[in-house]
Amino acid sequence: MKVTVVGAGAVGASCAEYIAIKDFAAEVVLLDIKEGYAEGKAMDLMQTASLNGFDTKITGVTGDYAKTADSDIAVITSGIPRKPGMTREELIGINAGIVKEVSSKLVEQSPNIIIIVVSNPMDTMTYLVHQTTDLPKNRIIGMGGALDSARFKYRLAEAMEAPISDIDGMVIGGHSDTGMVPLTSHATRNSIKVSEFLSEERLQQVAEDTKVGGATLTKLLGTSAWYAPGAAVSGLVQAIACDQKKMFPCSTLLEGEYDLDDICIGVPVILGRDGIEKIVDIPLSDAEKDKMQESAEGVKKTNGLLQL
Ligand SMILES: NC(=O)c1ccc[n+]([C@@H]2O[C@H](COP(=O)([O-])OP(=O)(O)OC[C@H]3O[C@@H](n4cnc5c(N)ncnc54)[C@H](O)[C@@H]3O)[C@@H](O)[C@H]2O)c1
Repeated sequence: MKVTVVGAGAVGASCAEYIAIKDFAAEVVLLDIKEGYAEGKAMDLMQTASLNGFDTKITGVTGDYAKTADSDIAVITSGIPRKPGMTREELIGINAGIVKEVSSKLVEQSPNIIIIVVSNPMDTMTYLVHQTTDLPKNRIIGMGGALDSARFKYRLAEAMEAPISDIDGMVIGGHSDTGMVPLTSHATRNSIKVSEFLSEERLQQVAEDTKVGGATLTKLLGTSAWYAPGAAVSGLVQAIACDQKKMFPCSTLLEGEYDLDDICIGVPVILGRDGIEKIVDIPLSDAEKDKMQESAEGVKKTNGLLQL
């Protein structure tokens, strides 16, 4: 299994590190445009191999796509992150050009690749990869919901003073401060609905804190977060590489599912060796359906800014 990670910045390097530590991939290629940067990150990571006990071989390259040839999976993290006070949507001007160029070059070298899009605004960038490449829809996956769900579980555990391992929950919808739809009605603590433990008001607070989870960290860090994003991506890569058939909320092209069409947005999917092997239709309350439609309107508005 060969995995390419484009962008050796905060998220790309964290993602490569988690993939290596989990030790399921033979090879990770880190690619960046900054001269020597990916090579440096790769060497530093390889010097953790004996300490962390992994055999994954990580190499770094500057802009040399030939070295990515025959990759099974690529993760696109190249592009600028937001600064405090910015929305993800404001990144579109610069990131669209980067994602377009990177996805074409990846497919040239690896025509059967599975692409995981991380660069923001992620749902729109995922849609752009569909417009740019001829890859089938199951091979283009946007990562946002897996991270947002981890943040949701963190906030639920905090509110209930419970260990995170007790909590299950999912966030669907657009990967934006206003577009996320945390499924509070489905979230559980050891199969008991969280509404049994938390007031409606506290649950709403959890949902709001989840939606601005990225912005909260950006304010604290001065740039967007990387540990949880990297871990979330590595979870998707592992599910595909190891054919785990795990369910994650991912941004995928919808063609009628959830009453939505011609849009990439987060819904639960099954991930296995073929990428997105199934879109899972889950029952939503009327309020959740309305929020999903509203979220989709926001994503479509951002898609409208693409100069295709
Ligand atoms: N989807 C998510 O859940 C999620 C979470 C966190 C961050 N992000 C997004 O991921 C992206 C990366 O964030 P980061 O914090 O790692 O940023 P960063 O600035 O640390 O790293 C980005 C890297 O991309 C490289 N790059 C730029 N143009 C390139 C090109 N054409 N080819 C190859 N490499 C190129 C830069 O040199 C840099 O090293 C941002 O757009 C951010 O908003 C998404």
